Order: sequence, then structure tokens, then C-alpha cells
Amino acid sequence: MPTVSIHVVDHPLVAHKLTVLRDARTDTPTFRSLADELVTLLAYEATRNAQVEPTTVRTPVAEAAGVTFSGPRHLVVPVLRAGLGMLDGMVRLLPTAEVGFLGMVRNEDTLQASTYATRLPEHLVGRQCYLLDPMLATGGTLIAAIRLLAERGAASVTAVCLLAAPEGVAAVQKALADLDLPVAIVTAAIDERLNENGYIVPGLGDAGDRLYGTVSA
Ligand SMILES: O=P(O)(O)OC[C@H]1O[C@H](OP(=O)(O)OP(=O)(O)O)[C@H](O)[C@@H]1O
Ligand SMILES: O=c1cc[nH]c(=O)[nH]1
Ligand SMILES: [Mg+2]
Repeated sequence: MPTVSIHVVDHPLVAHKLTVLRDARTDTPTFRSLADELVTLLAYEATRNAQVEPTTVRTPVAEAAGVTFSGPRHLVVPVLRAGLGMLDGMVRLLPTAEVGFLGMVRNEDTLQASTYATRLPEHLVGRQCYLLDPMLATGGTLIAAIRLLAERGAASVTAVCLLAAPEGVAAVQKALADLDLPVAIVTAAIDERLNENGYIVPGLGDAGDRLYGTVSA
């Protein structure tokens, strides 16, 4: 089994929301709330392998068999800045998760990612981790973020991305083939390609700018 598995969520609600998100006419407030809704739908798929153990509860009528989360608390890590726009949508489904932060930025000339902030637990042994980053373009950002979580002992890493480029998916699979923990990418779509500026085509533009109303130089 490859270390990195890819899950494209095929659902009309996801496809509809993504279409409006892509639309250049969609304003920032609408973009933000749609991204939030879309993440919650992706989170449903991303948490499919959440560890649970059997338990029982007493209903008003009888004893019922059920499950409860097991193992150490989940860790949710938005990759600043744009990943912050995905945090509420994710923790809506995982309210008991701990939240860590990674600040990363891609140099738009070299397309190399660098890390400017790290606020994570030192040890992640046994913990299921969820990385939030809307755009998987060249893959440089995600590769560095996943490696960092793996080095700290994460039991698994699931990256939730709104959009991915085929080049980025291939780069992540190649770069992380040596890892011995399960890595998954859950996304709403894999687009056609990257353009000469490293942007996803057709994509949705710069996710951070569209979420926060800024304009890239
Ligand atoms: O796959 P890659 O080629 O590494 O590119 C993807 C990264 O680029 C964007 O972040 P950006 O650097 O624009 O930072 P921002 O979130 O602060 O806008 C995006 O949110 C990803 O983190
Ligand atoms: O298409 C892209 C590529 C990188 N970052 C973005 O925000 N959009
Ligand atoms: Mg940006």
C-alpha cells in the first residue's frame, strides 16, 4: 500500500460549493463561509479512520452499544495563513481536538516553502493529526508540514485540502514514500495542472487573498 493515499470527495454538495468558491465574482465574506462549509463536508471523510473503542450508554429505554473516541486526543493543525480559514469547519466535527499551528509561506519566485511559526506539542506519539491547507500546488508546503509532524511521532497524518494539482499530489507521494506512518490527502478535486507561476489551473486563485481580502504583489 502506498504511504500516501488520495481521497477525492465525490458529492454534489461538495461540487456545488466548490464551483461557487472558484467563481472570481464570489466576494470574500461568501468565500469564507463557503470554505467553512466545504471543510466540514471534507472533514466527514477525513475522519473516517478516527480511532474508536466500544462503549455502552443507557438510553431512556435500554442499554445501547456504541463507540467513543479512543487513544490520545486528535491534533488539528491549520497551516497559516490560508489554513486558518478551515479551522472552524474542521473542529465543528472534532470539538475535543487540540489545535496546533504552523505558519508557512511559499516564496512566489522560487516556489520554495519556508516555516515562520511553529506552535505544536513537542511529542505526537500515537496521535492522529489533521493538517488543514486549502491549496496543494507544488506540494512543497505539505511535504514540509507532514515531515514535521512525522518527526514528532504522529501516528497518522490526514491533510484536508480544498484543491490539489496532479503535480503536487505526485510530489507528495514521491517525497514521502519513505515514511512509515499512514498519510492521507482528502480533497474536493484534483485540477488539471499548475501554471508557470505555480498556481492551480483552473483553481480558485490565491486562497489566502480570497479569504482575507488581500491582494498579492
Ligand atoms: O503546494 P505549494 O506550492 O507549497 O503551495 C501551497 C501553499 O501556498 C499557499 O500559501 P501561501 O504561501 O500563499 O501563504 P498564505 O496562506 O499565507 O497566503 C497555500 O495556502 C499553501 O500553503
Ligand atoms: O493556486 C494556488 C497555488 C498556491 N496557493 C494558492 O493560494 N493558490
Ligand atoms: Mg497565499
